[in-house]
Amino acid sequence: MTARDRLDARDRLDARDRLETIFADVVRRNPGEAEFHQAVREVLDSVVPALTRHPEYADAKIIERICEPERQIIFRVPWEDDRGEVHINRGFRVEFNSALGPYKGGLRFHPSVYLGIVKFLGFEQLFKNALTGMPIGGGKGGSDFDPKGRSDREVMRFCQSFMTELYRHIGEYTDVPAGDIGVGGREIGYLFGQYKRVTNRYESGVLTGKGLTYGGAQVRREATGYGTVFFAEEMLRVTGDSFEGKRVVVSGSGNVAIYAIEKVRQLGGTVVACSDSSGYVHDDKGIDLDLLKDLKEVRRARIDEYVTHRRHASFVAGRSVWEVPCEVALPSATQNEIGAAEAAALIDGGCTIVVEGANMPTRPDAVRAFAEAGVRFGPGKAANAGGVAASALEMQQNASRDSWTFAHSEQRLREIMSDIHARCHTTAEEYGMPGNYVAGANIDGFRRVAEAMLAHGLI
Ligand SMILES: NC(=O)C1=CN([C@@H]2O[C@H](COP(=O)(O)OP(=O)(O)OC[C@H]3O[C@@H](n4cnc5c(N)ncnc54)[C@H](OP(=O)(O)O)[C@@H]3O)[C@@H](O)[C@H]2O)C=CC1
Ligand SMILES: O=C(O)CCC(=O)C(=O)O
Repeated sequence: MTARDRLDARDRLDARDRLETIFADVVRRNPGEAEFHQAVREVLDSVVPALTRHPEYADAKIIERICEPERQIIFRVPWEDDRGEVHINRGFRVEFNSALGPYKGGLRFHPSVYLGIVKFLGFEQLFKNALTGMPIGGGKGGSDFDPKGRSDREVMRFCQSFMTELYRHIGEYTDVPAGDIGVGGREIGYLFGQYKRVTNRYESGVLTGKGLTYGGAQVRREATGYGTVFFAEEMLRVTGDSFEGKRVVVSGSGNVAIYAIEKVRQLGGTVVACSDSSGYVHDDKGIDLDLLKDLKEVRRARIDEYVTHRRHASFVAGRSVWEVPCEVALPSATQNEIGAAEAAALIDGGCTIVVEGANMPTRPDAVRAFAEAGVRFGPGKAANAGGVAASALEMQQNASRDSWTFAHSEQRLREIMSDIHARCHTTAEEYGMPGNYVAGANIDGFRRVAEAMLAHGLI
């Protein structure tokens, strides 16, 4: 060990001690927010080498500032159902960090939503957005409203009430929400309509994921799923491999899952299973995408209906889709869906690569199990960045009153995903951890935010 190595090792120990103190403080200041703690822990564990090389980050307390959202907004959302009964939900917007641009990130409508989920998503979003190389900061929002089983008019009334409060906090140059779980094109339409009404402004760039008839962009709907598969394709390419002939399992059957399945099929793979929160369908001939789109995008049906149209397929209630053997796994439903047991099932089933379409779907123990088993792992904040990148392209088109073709937009998305992959790959090598995409993504995203924060002074 050289003197320089010894110095580095000591600096790393110092940095680790400092990070333990910072993490303990995050837990104390954000009690009970387990998902947020988990997301912070992962980033802190990764950035030790960057802190060692950049003592100026510690002097400016960059980590401490990054872990504290710039603004947290919580509000009441009263609305009336079709029978005239009044309901009260809670709305959130966490404006995490605007060092790189206006806050940018989706809205989630799901009964599990509380401040800790919104904070974890906002924190992830910050580094993800940095990785795109585009001028967007990090934010996230949502509500504990459950759109499942609600009529269109109920969803409309909820969205109108939600926006009647949210509108005063957002704007093209301030904070630009989009969709996430439970918020798709229908909800964005209602939210945009209400924003226009209460502000008396046609501000196209205030929301992304809009319909193509009123300022939406080609490929935004497909972007997260397609982007995840492009990222996986790049990972496969590094080892001279491709999707051709691969058996693939995708969890979920929402926006991200559907378009991941579409792109896998276009690249020669076969998706043999997908799921929703009731269970999974296994179709050895390959998931019938037209049927899935009709069930989920048009009729908002449950996944078990799939097997009434495809008799050879099976529906398995209440079990994990990860028990279906595959070579490639694309978790695209929700956070923490792969724990140690699911990871063991994937490894036993011959899986060699896991790429996250969802945000933080893999628990830390599962990430460790994959590393030990030699399963390659693409973290969501890099792999699913295609959605927010396409949102930034939508903002760009809105600002220039332009509208690009599908082919051009998809080509831009492919280039962006390829750049993100290269950045993660190169950064991991630069820091002596080749193949570690978690480290590569966290360090590169962190450095970009840290440099901008240093440049802005103490704010
Ligand atoms: N939409 C986007 O552009 C982006 C989304 N993401 C992430 O991708 C993931 C999926 O989002 P998206 O496809 O947009 O959402 P959707 O609402 O369109 O679909 C979500 C899917 O996941 C399933 N799901 C949700 N929660 C659970 C749960 N607790 N247990 C089991 N299944 C569940 C849903 O099943 P059910 O209908 O039964 O609830 C549904 O099939 C999320 O982690 C999101 O944060 C990341 C980047 C961008
Ligand atoms: O398109 C966006 O602004 C945000 C997408 C999103 O919520 C995410 O990347 O998790």
